[in-house]
Amino acid sequence: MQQFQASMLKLIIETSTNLPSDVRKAVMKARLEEEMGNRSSLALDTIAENIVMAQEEEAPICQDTGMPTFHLHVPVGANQIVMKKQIYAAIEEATKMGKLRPNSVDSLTGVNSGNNLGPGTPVIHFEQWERDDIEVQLILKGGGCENKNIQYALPTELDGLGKAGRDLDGIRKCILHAVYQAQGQGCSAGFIGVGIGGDRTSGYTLAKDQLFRRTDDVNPIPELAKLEEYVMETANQLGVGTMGFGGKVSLLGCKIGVMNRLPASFYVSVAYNCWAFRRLGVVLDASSGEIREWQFQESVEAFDLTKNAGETDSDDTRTVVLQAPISEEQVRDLKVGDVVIINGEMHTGRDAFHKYMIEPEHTSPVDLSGGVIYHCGPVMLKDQQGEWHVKAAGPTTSSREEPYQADIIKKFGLRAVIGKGGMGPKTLKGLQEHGAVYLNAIGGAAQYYARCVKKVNGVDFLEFGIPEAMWHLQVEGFAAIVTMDAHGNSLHADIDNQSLRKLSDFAEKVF
Ligand SMILES: O=C(O)C[C@H](O)C(=O)O
Ligand code: SF4
Repeated sequence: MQQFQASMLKLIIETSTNLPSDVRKAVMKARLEEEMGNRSSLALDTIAENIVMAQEEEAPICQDTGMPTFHLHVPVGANQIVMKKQIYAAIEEATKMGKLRPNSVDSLTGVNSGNNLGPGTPVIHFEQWERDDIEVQLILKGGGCENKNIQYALPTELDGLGKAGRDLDGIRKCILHAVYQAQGQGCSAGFIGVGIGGDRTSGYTLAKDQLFRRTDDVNPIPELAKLEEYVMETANQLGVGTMGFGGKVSLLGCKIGVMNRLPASFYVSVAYNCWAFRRLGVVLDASSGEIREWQFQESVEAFDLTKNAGETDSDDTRTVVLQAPISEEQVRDLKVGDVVIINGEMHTGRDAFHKYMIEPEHTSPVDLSGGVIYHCGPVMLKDQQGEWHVKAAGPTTSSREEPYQADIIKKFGLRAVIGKGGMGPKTLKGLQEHGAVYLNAIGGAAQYYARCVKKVNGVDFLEFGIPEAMWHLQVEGFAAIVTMDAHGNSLHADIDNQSLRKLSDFAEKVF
């Protein structure tokens, strides 16, 4: 097994940087179906460009390289202890190379282990089989879409859909509700794996196992095949759209599995995966550990990046170029729907930053008045001269900062907050009161945005770990859409309301 570790490194790098062919096909199909030139369609163009860039540069598709989860099938007698150690070594190496972000954080102290190793990281499942080769499948599922997983205990009452009973129709309602509640926060359009039955743990495991199915397979259980088809058709009428911008495509795949349950429990568990659905597999020679075959990676036609090029939204889309720091007047002039191009310096700040800064005695190491805060935890590498470089830098889910954001805007005089998925009423009120805007960047487009960073001007709070540190980034041509303005308008609230109304159209019994 001399080659095993090297094969695992290849698998990790390929999974982080090269999207599987069935996922690419689903994104391509979405581009064809979405209305030309609307916001979702433009976001899909950026996503397609990002997928191509990541592959060409062998760089992470998204900066959140997720929880590495390995599923191994091994012949009887294979040494699992050695394999585990070699997977750990490959994970550490891939992290050093900037193919994985250091993503393993001590839950009590908040300390990042720095190498993606620690209690519970990575996740490795072994199973024996009768074959004499080894199969390793890997999924890198990010934290933002993981937060949108949801588990229902039937019977229950659901927003828009009413009572969901202990039957196939109740299951149907839960799945539609799962897509609705994710909105754009898990970087829609997503893929869902559904587990019916089991207990709370095995139900979620079954849901996640469905994500290893090919998106174009047909469920062997006829009722579930029908349900999968129904969900694909119906969920795409909810109007959530790419990144929650509204549109025709809200779901790219739905796979459902079933297992027995206890008489008292009836769970429907839904694992939500963003469009950056990174999962690949390899079949290895059991004596050498060499790769014999790749899974989920047939050749597919290349993305046509010229499609829609130059198209804009309807006539009233404005593009506004802003140089940071930004004035209150410039910000108050912006409206939901405007495209903003930012030049100048922005500062990353996410969970640890907001929690720290909210304390009255804590001040910012740099002047933030008129400033731009970017909810982003990048992948960074230091070169031999000690200079930092951005390897991937897309937005993170902003709603986690909802308890802090308005106060942070006020405290530091911020004028713009960039993130994804939108924020709530407290922030919306804060934008209005203090004169600031919320800008939505395209989630997962980590290469696209990394390209806009011309220089890393510095870093503070590196002790928070690489993703949580405050990076000072010099950007050029950083594009984002105003989705919450200083006049009380929120595209996110509008799309949520509209999709909830649409959801209620599907309350009638179907199965
Ligand atoms: O942690 C991140 O960088 C992003 C996260 O996956 C998210 O979707 O919020
Ligand atoms: S930022 Fe979006 S694309 Fe990236 S892992 Fe999170 S949910 Fe997925």
